[in-house]
Amino acid sequence: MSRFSLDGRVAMVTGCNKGLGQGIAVALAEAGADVVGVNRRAADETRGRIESLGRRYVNLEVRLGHDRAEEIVAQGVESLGRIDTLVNNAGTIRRAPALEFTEADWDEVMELNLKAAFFLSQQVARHLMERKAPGRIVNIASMLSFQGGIRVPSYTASKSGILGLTRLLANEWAAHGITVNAIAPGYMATDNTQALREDETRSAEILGRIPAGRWGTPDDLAGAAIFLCSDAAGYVNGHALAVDGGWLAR
Ligand SMILES: NC(=O)c1ccc[n+]([C@@H]2O[C@H](COP(=O)([O-])OP(=O)(O)OC[C@H]3O[C@@H](n4cnc5c(N)ncnc54)[C@H](O)[C@@H]3O)[C@@H](O)[C@H]2O)c1
Ligand SMILES: O=C(O)C(=O)C[C@H](O)[C@H](O)CO
Repeated sequence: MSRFSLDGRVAMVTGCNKGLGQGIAVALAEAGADVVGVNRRAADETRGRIESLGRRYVNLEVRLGHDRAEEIVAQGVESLGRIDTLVNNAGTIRRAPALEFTEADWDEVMELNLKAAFFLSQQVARHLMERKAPGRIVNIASMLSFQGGIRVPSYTASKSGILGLTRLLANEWAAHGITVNAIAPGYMATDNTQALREDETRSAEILGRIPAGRWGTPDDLAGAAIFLCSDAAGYVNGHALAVDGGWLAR
C-alpha cells in the first residue's frame, strides 16, 4: 500500500462546496478517503466529483459555529461510522481599514476562522481518543499567518491565531497519535480573493510578487493535503506547509 494512501479513512472537510475546500475534499477522495462535508448549503458539485471517484460523500448542511461542534462531529460519525481526519478550511474575510473596522466584522471572522476550528478540533480529538485511533487535523492558514497584510485586521488575527493553535494542539495531542498541521496557501483565485483580483492596482502588486507568476488554484493544494493527511507525514507535527508559488521566499 502506498504511504500516501487514504484508503479506508473518513475525512471531515469544512466549507468544501467550492474553492480551496472543494479542491482538498476531492484530493483526499482521490487518495482513497470518504468525505463528510460541512457546508451551509448543498454541495452537489463536490458530491458529484467525489462519487465519480467511487468514494462516499455525506453533506452536513449546517451553520458552522463553535456552539455546533459537538453536534457536527456526532452527525459525521453517525453518517460514515468514524472520522479520522479533520480539515478546518471554512473561512471568511472582511475588508476595511483598522480605524474603521467594526466589532461585527471582528466577531464574524474570529468565530468561523478560529473559534469554530478550535472547538471542532476538540470534538474530533475526543472522538479519536475514545477510539484510541491515530488522526490528522489540518488547519487552513494563510500568508497572513506570517505577514500583516492590509485592511483585513480580523482575518490577519485569525490566521496568525490558527497557526499558534496548530502548534499548541500538536504539542498536546502528539502522544495520542494525532498530528495537527497547517497549510498556508498563497494568493489563490477563489471567491475569497475576488475583491483583490478586481482591484487592478492591488492585483498587479500581488501578481508581480508571486515568483510562480500566477495566482494559485484549488488543485495546487492537492499534494500538500494528501501528504499531511497520510501515513507519510506521521512525524510531521505543528508544521505550516506554505503552498504559495514562492511568495514567502521573496
Ligand atoms: N483564496 C486565497 O487566496 C486563500 C489564501 C489563504 C487561505 N485561504 C483560506 O482558505 C479557506 C477557503 O477559502 P477559499 O479561498 O476557498 O474561499 P471561498 O470563499 O471560495 O470558500 C470559503 C468556504 O468557507 C465557507 N464559509 C464561508 N463563510 C462561512 C460561514 N459563515 N459559515 C460556514 N461556512 C462558511 C464557504 O461556504 C466556502 O465553502 C479559508 O479559510 C480562507 O481563509 C484562502
Ligand atoms: O491579503 C489579502 O488581502 C488577502 O485577501 C489574503 C488572502 O486571502 C490569502 O489569505 C493570502 O494567503
